[in-house]
Amino acid sequence: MNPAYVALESGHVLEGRARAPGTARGELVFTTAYTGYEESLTDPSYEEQILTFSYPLIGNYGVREDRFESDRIHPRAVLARELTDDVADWLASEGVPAVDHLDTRDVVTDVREGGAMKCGIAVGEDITPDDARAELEQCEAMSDHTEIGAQVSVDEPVVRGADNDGPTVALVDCGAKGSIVDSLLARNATVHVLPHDVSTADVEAVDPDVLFVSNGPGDPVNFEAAIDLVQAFVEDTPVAGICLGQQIVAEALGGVTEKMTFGHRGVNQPVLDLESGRVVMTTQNHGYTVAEPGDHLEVTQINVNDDTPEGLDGIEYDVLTRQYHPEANPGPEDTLDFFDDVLAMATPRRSPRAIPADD
Ligand SMILES: NC(=O)CC[C@H](N)C(=O)O
Repeated sequence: MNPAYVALESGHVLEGRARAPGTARGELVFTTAYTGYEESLTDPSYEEQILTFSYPLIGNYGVREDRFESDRIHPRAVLARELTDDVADWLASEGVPAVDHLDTRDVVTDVREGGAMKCGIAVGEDITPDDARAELEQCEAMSDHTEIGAQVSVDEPVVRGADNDGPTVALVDCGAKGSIVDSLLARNATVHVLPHDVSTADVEAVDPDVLFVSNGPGDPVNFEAAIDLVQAFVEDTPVAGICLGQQIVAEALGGVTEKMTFGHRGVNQPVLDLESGRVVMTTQNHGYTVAEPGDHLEVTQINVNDDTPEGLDGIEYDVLTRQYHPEANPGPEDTLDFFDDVLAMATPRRSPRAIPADD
């Protein structure tokens, strides 16, 4: 059996079982999700990260392409207590190193105490702990990945559901999960999937009923073109966003985002809707959060565990965003109606003011 080492920024070096060979570096994060490993591994939001599964057995129902959220695996490497052969073979086939037989409780404790941290990993014949340390030394901070949008976005516009007769959505693809597109198509929308740095003129040519900013990896402030786009359209066009999309919309409208200690990643994050008092269970995968919504956005939903903003509404503009993943996949489907609410913005929400009768 080949050796496998994981070097953490905390100074710890762990030894585990080699499950897929290679070397890698990235930001170490963990998810508590107990299902949905195919969806998580193909979620572009995990680009440049090393994903630890805290649930102890990953891969027990195989690997099926129809559950993928994109066309490749995005985390740079995977850590687990136990990976089945199905998952290990899939990771190996895509060149993504993997280590299991780790005490993932130690890994999670390190990340909870030290925050999402840099990590190096080395798996293969003749490797030593120093190979993992060498990877760690070369690891960049997440905010330094300024071109991360280009790594995950479409290069050219793609039109989906061209024959649908519902609203036209311009989806700014900052690393969109397939289920976001599917959720819009299922509601009869035509979706123009556009590059993360699409120009204002190219969006104007689409003449969208809704501008929708997707989820995606990295630091929202590195998505300058998408921030500019929201500013250019928000006065005349309804704007929606999911996860990174919420953060980009906030940055565009005078809000501020910040990095969390270790973020929220899992499928049972409780969210309180402040108006209805209702709590829903949500799927989450983020390391940044909106710290200040600014003067144009109102916080309408919060995380029950730490009060961070989970939903924003425009005060004077038609804006609706979520920090969690209403499209589920994986996780609970309690919040799919977000997509109905977004598309409802395509038709004027406010009924015209009643004209007083002449007397
Ligand atoms: N799922 C996402 O869109 C993640 C958003 C952002 N990259 C974060 O970590 O906060």
